[in-house]
Amino acid sequence: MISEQEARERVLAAISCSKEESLPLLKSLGRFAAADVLATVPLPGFDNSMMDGYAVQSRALGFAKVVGEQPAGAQLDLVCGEGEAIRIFTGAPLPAGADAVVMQEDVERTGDSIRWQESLQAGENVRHRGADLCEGQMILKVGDKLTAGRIGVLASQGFTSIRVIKPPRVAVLSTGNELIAPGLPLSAGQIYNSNGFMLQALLMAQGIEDISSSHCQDDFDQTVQTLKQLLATHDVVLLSGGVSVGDHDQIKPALQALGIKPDLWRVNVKPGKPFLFAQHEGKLIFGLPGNPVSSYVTYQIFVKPALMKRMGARQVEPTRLRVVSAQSLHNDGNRPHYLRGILKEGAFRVQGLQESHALFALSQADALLRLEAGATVAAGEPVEVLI
Ligand SMILES: Nc1nc2c(c(=O)[nH]1)N[C@H]1C(S)=C(S)[C@@H](COP(=O)(O)OP(=O)(O)OC[C@H]3O[C@@H](n4cnc5c(N)ncnc54)[C@H](O)[C@@H]3O)O[C@H]1N2
Ligand code: MOO
Repeated sequence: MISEQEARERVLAAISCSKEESLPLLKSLGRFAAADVLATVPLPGFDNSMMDGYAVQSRALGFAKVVGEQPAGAQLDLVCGEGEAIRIFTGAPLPAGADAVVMQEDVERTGDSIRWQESLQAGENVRHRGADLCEGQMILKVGDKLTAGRIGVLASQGFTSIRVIKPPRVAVLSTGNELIAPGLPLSAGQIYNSNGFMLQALLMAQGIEDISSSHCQDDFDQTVQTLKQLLATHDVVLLSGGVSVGDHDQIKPALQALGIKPDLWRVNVKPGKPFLFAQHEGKLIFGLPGNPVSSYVTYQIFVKPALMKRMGARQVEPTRLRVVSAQSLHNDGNRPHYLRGILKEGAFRVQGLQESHALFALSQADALLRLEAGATVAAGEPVEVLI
């Protein structure tokens, strides 16, 4: 059995980026940038007022005569001379000659005259051209995620579209005679196909849109045919179940029949030992163990980083947080164990049944704690968790 680290490195080494495409800005949310983007417009674009009030010279002695009005949206080319003030509004261009704005609440106005008490600093209530962003500055790097803030910055530069990496088409294939689709009546011995839904949801949460879902029985010919067809029409096939050693586990024999030799099978991690990874003509195949928690954890630790790399992300590893353990923990097994738990006020506490079929307990958890084989953690000890 290979280590989790080696498995992840071998999977990641096999992954290359998908193709690029150009998308309208809003369609790019959650995608990853395919090219660096430089600012073409400074932010702010011109010196302007931070407040509704009066543009004045900061050296004025607390009074001035209002000689004009500068609203936002047009450059009126007004000039503020000594002893003069220009009525101004938030976002309006600062008139030439003025170097400060006194806000209207601090002003007493009588006719065209204004008075204020406090002395002013040069630059007070003024937003300067380029203070936030200069022309030519990098606003987006290859591999950056398109977040709402970054989409806002791109729009501020006048862009309407952006080059991003196209996510792969992914097939989810659930295998098992015991599985039926939610919505149908359950017979004795059957279970609903929960992994099919859970894996699709994980893919969707990762920003993958083109997903198909199918099911096949533990039947060799059906598994071979389904795999062949899915590999012809998708970039990635995500299998759940049938990767272990049982007589009805058809994945390995079916791959072999298609001439596909797994790059790796069986990893020293709990849950998820029978995890399998294979490649075929540029297509990726992930065989996730059927136990729901094993499917979930192997998705998080192997599939997600691989798909992040494929989708062009610079940061592919999951976010890790330093917290403390709320309780003493011990792993008496011989594999590193990903415990499922809840993070509350900076402390991790194990949540519910820690067995690989325990889907409800998993559904209540929001963090994973990796405990090495044989390791003990005392209550209050620092630990690292995956969110
Ligand atoms: N003799 C051995 N038996 C098992 C071993 C082993 O090393 N030697 N490994 C165990 C481990 S660890 C795991 S994990 C499981 C993985 O088995 P498979 O990937 O072959 O999965 P199945 O046998 O098909 O199913 C396991 C379990 O999960 C349920 N399941 C399957 N698909 C779904 C689904 N889509 N939705 C919900 N639940 C699903 C299935 O009914 C089984 O209960 O093997 C151990 N056995
Ligand atoms: O690896 Mo299995 O996932 O221990 O149950």
